[in-house]
Amino acid sequence: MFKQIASKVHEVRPLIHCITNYVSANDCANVLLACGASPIMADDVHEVEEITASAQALVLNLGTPNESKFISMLKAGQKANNLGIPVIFDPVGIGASQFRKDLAKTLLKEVSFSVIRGNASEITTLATWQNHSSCIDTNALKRSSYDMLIELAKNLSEKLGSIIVISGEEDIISSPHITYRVFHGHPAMSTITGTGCMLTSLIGAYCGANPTQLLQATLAATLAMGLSGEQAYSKLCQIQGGTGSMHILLIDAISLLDFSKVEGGLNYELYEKLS
Ligand SMILES: Nc1ncnc2c1ncn2[C@@H]1O[C@H](COP(=O)(O)OP(=O)(O)OP(=O)(O)O)[C@@H](O)[C@H]1O
Ligand SMILES: Cc1ncsc1CCO
Ligand SMILES: [Mg+2]
Repeated sequence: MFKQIASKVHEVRPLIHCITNYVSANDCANVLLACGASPIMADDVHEVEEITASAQALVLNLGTPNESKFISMLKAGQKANNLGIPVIFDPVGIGASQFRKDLAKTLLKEVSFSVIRGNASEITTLATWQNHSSCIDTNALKRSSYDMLIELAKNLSEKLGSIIVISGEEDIISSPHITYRVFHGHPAMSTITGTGCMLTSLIGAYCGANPTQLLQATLAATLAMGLSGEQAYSKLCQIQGGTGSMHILLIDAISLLDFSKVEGGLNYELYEKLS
């Protein structure tokens, strides 16, 4: 199934419209090319609706926000919603400033997102804006922190009607009723900037090419990123490289990934609550 979802990206070559940050924009464009998609970065208000209308997915990334980029995000997001194009949101650093919080709150109100991907701190910040009692299960607080994050992702997904991805050492992918845990990736992935943004773009590509299977596409993209991180790190060790090489090897691995040739199999599971 994951092989099929990944192959579909190469077949469809979906155009992915990214309104994103200037730190990792180039990496995201290269990741999109590497997985078989076609990137277009565009954020001027005069063209975003037209570009979104011709795209198969829209990725909104809050990494380096400003007022005019925000207006563009709103317009593009609403256009995508009207046309039924999946919209993926990366709330980069929303805990860092009141400005980012205000932008994210407005986006969540005005745009409906197919997928929201962030690290644990970003998604926890989003969750605290929702109704506390229904978002954070007090029993979950007594269990491990990952169990707690899973409950939080599930509840947030139900509230917002979006698939929630929490990335990190373990990745959590949750719809309101189905939650997966992915155990791939490597700590070396966080020694380079923008791996989260790259994962969000990859999710955009997989969803754009597989719009009727958004949860499976999001799971496949998360697995693809984790596996690529592992493969990049194993090559990095062979060449005794540093973080610059890790950066390049990660993009190489995404372009070379073949789900049918994954040694050792896929390490993920459907989460089932024990209590
Ligand atoms: N300790 C780790 N072990 C395994 N994989 C990891 C680890 N840390 C990050 N990853 C992987 O790195 C990718 C990015 O996740 P991360 O949570 O670091 O994003 P982020 O914080 O948004 O990054 P950035 O802000 O740099 O874009 C994911 O594929 C995740 O699985
Ligand atoms: C370092 C950085 N600053 C704003 S966006 C970004 C890339 C990681 O999200
Ligand atoms: Mg991030």
